[in-house]
Amino acid sequence: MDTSEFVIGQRWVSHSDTGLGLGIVTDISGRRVTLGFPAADEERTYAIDNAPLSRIVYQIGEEIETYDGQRYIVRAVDNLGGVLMYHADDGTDLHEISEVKLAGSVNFSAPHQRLFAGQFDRNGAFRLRFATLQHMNRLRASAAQGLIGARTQHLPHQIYIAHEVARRHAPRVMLADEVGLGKTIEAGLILHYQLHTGRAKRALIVVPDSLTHQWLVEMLRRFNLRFSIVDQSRYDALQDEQSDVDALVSHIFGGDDSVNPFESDQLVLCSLDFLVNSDQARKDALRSDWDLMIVDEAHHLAWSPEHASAEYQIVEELSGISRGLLLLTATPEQVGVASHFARLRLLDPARFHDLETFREEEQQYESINSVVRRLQDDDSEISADDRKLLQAWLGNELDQLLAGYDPRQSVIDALLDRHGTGRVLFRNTRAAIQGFPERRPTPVPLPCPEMYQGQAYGMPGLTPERRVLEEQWLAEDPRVDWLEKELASLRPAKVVVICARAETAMALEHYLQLRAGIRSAAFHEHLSLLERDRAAAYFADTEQGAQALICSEIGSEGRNFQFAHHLVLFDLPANPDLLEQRIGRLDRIGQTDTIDIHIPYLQGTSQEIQFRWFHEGLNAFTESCAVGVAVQEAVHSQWQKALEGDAGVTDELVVASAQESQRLKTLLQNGRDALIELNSCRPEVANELIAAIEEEEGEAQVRDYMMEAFDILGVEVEDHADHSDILRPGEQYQAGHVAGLPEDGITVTWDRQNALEREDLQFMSWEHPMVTGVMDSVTSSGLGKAALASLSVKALPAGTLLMEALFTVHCPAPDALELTRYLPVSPLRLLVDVNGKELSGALPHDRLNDLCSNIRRRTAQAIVPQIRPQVETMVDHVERLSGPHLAPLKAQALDQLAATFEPEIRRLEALKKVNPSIRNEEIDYLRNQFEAARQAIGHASLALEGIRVIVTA
Ligand SMILES: Nc1ncnc2c1ncn2[C@@H]1O[C@H](COP(=O)(O)OP(=O)(O)OP(=O)(O)O)[C@@H](O)[C@H]1O
Repeated sequence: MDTSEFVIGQRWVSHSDTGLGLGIVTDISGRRVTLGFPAADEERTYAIDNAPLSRIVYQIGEEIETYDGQRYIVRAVDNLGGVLMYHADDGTDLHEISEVKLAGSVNFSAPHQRLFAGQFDRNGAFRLRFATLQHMNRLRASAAQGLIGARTQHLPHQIYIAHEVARRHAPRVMLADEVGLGKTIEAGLILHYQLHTGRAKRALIVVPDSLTHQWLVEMLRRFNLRFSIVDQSRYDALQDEQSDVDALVSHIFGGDDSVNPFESDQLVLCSLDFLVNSDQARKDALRSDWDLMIVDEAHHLAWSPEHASAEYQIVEELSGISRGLLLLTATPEQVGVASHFARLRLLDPARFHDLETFREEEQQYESINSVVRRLQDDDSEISADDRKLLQAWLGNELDQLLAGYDPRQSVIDALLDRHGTGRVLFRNTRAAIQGFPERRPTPVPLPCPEMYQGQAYGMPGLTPERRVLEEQWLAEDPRVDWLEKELASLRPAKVVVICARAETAMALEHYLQLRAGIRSAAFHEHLSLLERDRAAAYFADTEQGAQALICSEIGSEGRNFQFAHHLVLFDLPANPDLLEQRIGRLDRIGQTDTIDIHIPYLQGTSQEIQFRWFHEGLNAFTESCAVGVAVQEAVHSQWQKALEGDAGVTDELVVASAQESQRLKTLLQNGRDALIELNSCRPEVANELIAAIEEEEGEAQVRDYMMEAFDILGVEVEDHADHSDILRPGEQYQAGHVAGLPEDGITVTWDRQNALEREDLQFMSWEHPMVTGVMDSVTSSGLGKAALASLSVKALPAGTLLMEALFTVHCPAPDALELTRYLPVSPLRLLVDVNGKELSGALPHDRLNDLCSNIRRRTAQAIVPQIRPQVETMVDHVERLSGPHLAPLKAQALDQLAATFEPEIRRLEALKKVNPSIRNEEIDYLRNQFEAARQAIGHASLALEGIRVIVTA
């Protein structure tokens, strides 16, 4: 570098430290030059011979900014004794702007500007950039997107639901799989997908008290989602933090400046009980913004036309401000059909608007199902009779559907949605999934002790110990003695004991522990969350843990105890769905053994009658019985009489219940259940999805990509064992690009099976936060945006220049339009020479990578100014050549947009005919969104994302 090149007042950038911004030469003395960097408020002195500096010369047409923030476009440039004078316009007038006046910050976003400013990288960084764009594009287009990252087994029914629901804009559905089939996992998959694709940012999970910790842990270990719990202790801590002065200020000046704990994190977990009991929490939750709310055990939300429970009301209010809503319950009709309807209405008020209509619709499910079956099974013309029926149900819409893409499936979907069980209800059953272990009930009839005479029948007879002194029933109730002996004989097998009341559970546990010396733990609603988790952990411990866990009904709901195979029902609940919830603690995914259900009951009491009714009337111990509540409603008075001890009625009750159960099952199988099943899992689609996920997971691919990234970003990798590595920050570690890497490193696995077996290993998939973080950071930073390389091939004379250019689609639009769903990240690749000859086919990227080598930095710095005119010519060539590629991409995006919006608009128009509460504004809103998205796509352009300039040697 020649001393004469430097003149005071010139602007240069440091390519070894780009963060300094645009420097200004302030002193030249001897072989040293000093620059001031106003943006960083620093001064640096360099040896002129090897200063890592590049001269900044803006070209005609480029934008410049002065120190006072004014922007201009360069129209001409004069060199006045080495210092540049820009002739630039501000849109109206031409101004003379000396480079001395330019702003101190500089951001070279265009790749060639970076190259000219000396901000270029080595080959590897360009390769990484291209690979990142390619992977992002492939993953976004993949059916597996959003479903790859979970540490779960691929179960078809879950994957199908997750994929079906998560793709929806602001999904609102009820996940009603039978107990233990993985609704939490389905909800987690949906949430993960929505967060991963940017469709949701803020989520609230509302659960019963007892499940808070379980959800916290499941979200973290399975989905890498870190929730924060908002509870009373969080409020107390906040209050302690708030200084007395703050309190005084808000007291004097009024206003609500208090911190809202629901807003201090994006992912919040809260118990329903807390929201119901704390006014402040309720207000704060409602003051926040939610993209997705998940409510577990949603059967607690009771509603009737006369009365809405507090739980229902709060969820109703929250559901009004949350865009998406997932309601989870295995027993949707547990507190009646009206409540079930009201919950469906929360999800989809356009479809479910009137309880009576809802009940009437149920009558036609059977005929809808038979038409659907014929549409599915028979490829021939739709018969005249069926067409008539379809016309009656779908009106004018039928012709539109039949004229569209995949007409039969569209008609089926429309039918299910408009007149069937709706597209908001998903339910998988054990029968449909299969492969679950057997349930083996063992009745244990015991004599009724004297002390219970007088309260042996009716509801009191189900829990007669309630009215007797604890000391006495513990001593005289034969179920206690039997339990003690049974536990001893089953030892060391783990046993879950469930009874209706917390008091019974506490007394039993105390007795077993202290008097019988059986290692046990109690689990009920009066324990704090911490105590409950401790009890569950003590029970789960295989070496030193408890043999028996004595649970109350409410306390154990939703918990996972599938590692145990013995269940003791110390008493029986009145409601068949509660029985199913109890058995569901063990009968869950992950259960490997036959489940032994021990049922001690007192003879000659309502317990015996309830046992017979469940067993012989409903067969509810051996199989999951979805019709139990409906049968109970049908035989209610008979059931009550029997329970009251009317001996003559019991046999009749059992027979009538078995018949009604059979009748309802057949009816539902042909009608409602069949329709729900159609909506809930299409095995062929699920299997295709799983195949796509497994292909995408190809372990080597994500590992290969990350190894290349780690190499460039300074992360050290140590081979650990099969499929796992230890990652540590190395000497060149670039923390800005790799988030979440602790100083002492982490151990990771790239294999799902390994991740399922070893929870201590991080599961590195394409959707792990470290992987997505690296990808985002590479594309949003300048890394690899410009590179210089040398190439040696015989076919090309030395000194030939080539440019490899990458373009992506650029489409500025509000996030709410979610345009990334329709537009690819492309990377369009072009390779040109100075004459504009396109060579990308002749020299593919991989081939070029093999042939290219790095140029030493000093040499590269010297080459760049010399080849600048040719590089600019090649930029013109690639921009011209990229032009024609845009139109087909836009056309494809517009087609996809129409395929999304048009059916939605048509659906609302069809529903409006039967539901007067749908407002025109709702339909107009969709139309406006559609139009805004169309316009934005119309303005999309191709942006130059990266260049590699290749000099042949
Ligand atoms: N795909 C899966 N891979 C691994 N484990 C799973 C998977 N799906 C479910 N499980 C496990 O099976 C058990 C039951 O799942 P989950 O708690 O989600 O069921 P649920 O339907 O919500 O149950 P409930 O009706 O009791 O609320 C849990 O221990 C869960 O971790």
